[in-house]
Amino acid sequence: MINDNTILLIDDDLDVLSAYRNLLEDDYSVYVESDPSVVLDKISLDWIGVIVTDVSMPEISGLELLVRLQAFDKNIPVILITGHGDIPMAIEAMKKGAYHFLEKPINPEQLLNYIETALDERRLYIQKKLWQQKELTLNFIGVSGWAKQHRQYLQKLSEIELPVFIFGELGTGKTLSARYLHQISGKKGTVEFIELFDMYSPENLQNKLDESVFSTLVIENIEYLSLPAQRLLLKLEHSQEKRFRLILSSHYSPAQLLEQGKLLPELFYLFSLTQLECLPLSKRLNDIEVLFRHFVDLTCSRLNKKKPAINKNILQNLLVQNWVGNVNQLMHAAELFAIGAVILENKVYTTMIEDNVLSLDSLVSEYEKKIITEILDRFQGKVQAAADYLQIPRKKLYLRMKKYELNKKHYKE
Ligand SMILES: Nc1ncnc2c1ncn2[C@@H]1O[C@H](COP(=O)(O)OP(=O)(O)OP(=O)(O)O)[C@@H](O)[C@H]1O
Repeated sequence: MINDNTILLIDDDLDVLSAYRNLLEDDYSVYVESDPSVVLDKISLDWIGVIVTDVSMPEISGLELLVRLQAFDKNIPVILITGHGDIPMAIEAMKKGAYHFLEKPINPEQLLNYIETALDERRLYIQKKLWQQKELTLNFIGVSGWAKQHRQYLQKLSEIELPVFIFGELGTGKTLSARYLHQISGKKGTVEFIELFDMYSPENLQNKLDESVFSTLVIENIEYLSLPAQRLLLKLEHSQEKRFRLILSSHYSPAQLLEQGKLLPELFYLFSLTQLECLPLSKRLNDIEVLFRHFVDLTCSRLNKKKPAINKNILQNLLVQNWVGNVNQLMHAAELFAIGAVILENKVYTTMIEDNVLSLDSLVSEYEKKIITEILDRFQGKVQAAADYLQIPRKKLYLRMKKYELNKKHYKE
């Protein structure tokens, strides 16, 4: 692999290579290569450098090399040296993503200028990329294949302005994803969240847009955005004056919402290539342990407490739980564990809360009851709406309400 801050020169003519080297080596570290076929083996995705290549080479032309480099990393700066007067070739090179081209005989000063700006831009790009990776790995915890891929998607999407649709079950990280997509994009301005629980009219939306200034707008539970309000959103999205990036989120996928008539077909197509699914913990068991440890650590450092040991039995117990509230629920279990309320004893978590001995199952049930109570309260006792929100059949919700002795009448206004 070639070191960072290096200019990689490619030409099949050794005399030309040596002339370029003489020109550049006072200011830069220079690496010369006469065989274009080995170039990809010499650089990594985080390489900070510039490639200067001749176009006319016998085996692989500079243009072909450019195409291969672009497929590897679209951002690598490639400066092409074309024959004198070969304007069509130069135009084609720029279309294919060349950083710049120079005609022979080259103007040394111009080459040095191009190299300097290309190297600066590449350095900034890699620095930003590494910062994004660090931010995401530290804050969007997960070791599963999904988590890794999700972080990569977020990073890629942060480079462009396209609207994004994030969907997934309760507590799977939709809000966190939207927040980080905004944060790592490095955009000036704030992120505005609109969480919907009831039908939202175009007037409500217009008022909200008029009163706030933001660079990212996140609308959560898009199914409550009325179709006329969705039309307004679409109009804004296509308008020249659009000033924010739009992120929509829902417990339902865009395809489900389209089928239920809750999403305009035009919006569905708008998001067809930028949909991110947040998987429930049951589909990424690998993430449970790291998330649990993370939340225990956070709670202990917040409370300045000694970290309790997390042994194998505890971890096994975590894996067999039904995490209805996903990461949110896991976070609560970790917090309880961190404050010592939950102690493991032969595969059973016990707690001294109010002098009762509670198993982990009881804690999970408590949490489930808490979620259902909150949602019933939010929807004023409307069981169908609450069941839709929780994505469970109405009958199942009734059974749970019976189990926890919850009466819908108590939640009506
Ligand atoms: N991968 C993760 N790493 C660290 N924290 C996470 C992760 N996923 C979720 N969380 C945390 O779990 C909690 C729930 O996540 P979040 O609010 O993003 O979920 P959601 O899908 O938007 O939930 P809801 O459907 O209820 O709106 C938040 O406190 C969030 O910071």
